[in-house]
Amino acid sequence: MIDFLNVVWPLVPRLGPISAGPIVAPPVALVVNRVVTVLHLEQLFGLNYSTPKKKVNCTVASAFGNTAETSTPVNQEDALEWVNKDNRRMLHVVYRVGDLDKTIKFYTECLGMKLLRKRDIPEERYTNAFLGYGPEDSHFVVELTYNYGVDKYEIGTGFGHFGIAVEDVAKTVDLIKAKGGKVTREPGPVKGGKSVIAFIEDPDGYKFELLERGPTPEPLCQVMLRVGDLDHSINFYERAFGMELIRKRDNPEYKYTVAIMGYGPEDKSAVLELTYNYGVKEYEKGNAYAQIAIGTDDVYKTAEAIRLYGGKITREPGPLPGINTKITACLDPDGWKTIRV
Ligand SMILES: C[C@@H](O)C(=O)SC[C@H](NC(=O)CC[C@H](N)C(=O)O)C(=O)NCC(=O)O
Repeated sequence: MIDFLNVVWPLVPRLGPISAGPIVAPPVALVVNRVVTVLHLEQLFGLNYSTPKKKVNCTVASAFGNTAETSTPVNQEDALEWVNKDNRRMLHVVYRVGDLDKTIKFYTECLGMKLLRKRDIPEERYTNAFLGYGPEDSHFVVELTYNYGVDKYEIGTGFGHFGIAVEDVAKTVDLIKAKGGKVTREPGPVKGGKSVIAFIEDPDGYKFELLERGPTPEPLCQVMLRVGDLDHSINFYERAFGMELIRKRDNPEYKYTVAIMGYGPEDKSAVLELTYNYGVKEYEKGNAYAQIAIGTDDVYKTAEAIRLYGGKITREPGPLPGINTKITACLDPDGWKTIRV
């Protein structure tokens, strides 16, 4: 079974690591967390890679609820080697919605997704719905969280959009309009480029970019997040997460640079699109978007690698009560959260 890491975010200490239950820490907590994380990263990235081997004690789960202490040699070289051979994949992206049925209707009717499963956790007062274009064991999917009684969230300025690859953007937009969907950017070539795109908004205001591409096994193809220091983020996702920098594109005319990062080619697997807008160092995170979950073979080694490369672990690795999986959670340099499962 694959374990996972939610690249989650910091501010929501009460959140369950996979789902995104009740919210919200005050904005000041976010700022403090982010500053601490960035400082920590800078110190660690400054380390010489030939630092002497260090023994790190890891708690390894032999079975759920049954843990054993082992000692694993870990230094940055070992960690990088481990990260690069780990079996990683973007599993799902988690965010909160105010009306689950309305969102499910929109995603199935307008975006052509399938409802894969629903799970209600009444003792925690939330329900999850998983939707996507194929089964969860082979596709990147969305995990919606509905918190009982909460019908509105702030998306903030840091979250960008989800990308959906379609063969004909104009036709898709017509269909979405016919179903009453909101189109915020009409189909046409991207500013400063040739790819045909359009933007639509779901019932909670999450933006979806439609990207015109040939047939693909993974139509849910991007999560775009804005970052304050692109090279720093690229380093982090390469080293701590074992992602590859697939491409980097500067668009000086429109004053932004994007880095596409992931575990496989962007026409076949979902990627993280990191956007740096010239001169913008910080964004509001709101309380709507939660985290990306990434699959790993070993949450304990993964957590150590993240620590070695300056990531902040917000949930120590271990079994998740009630759900047959182990997780760890961490923050990236901008305070975006990830979970390893
Ligand atoms: C094809 C692929 O590279 C894109 O679609 S990029 C889309 C483009 N992104 C940005 O402009 C990012 C910077 C922006 N300031 C932000 O923070 O979102 C985009 O959204 N273009 C809009 C358009 O109308 O072409």
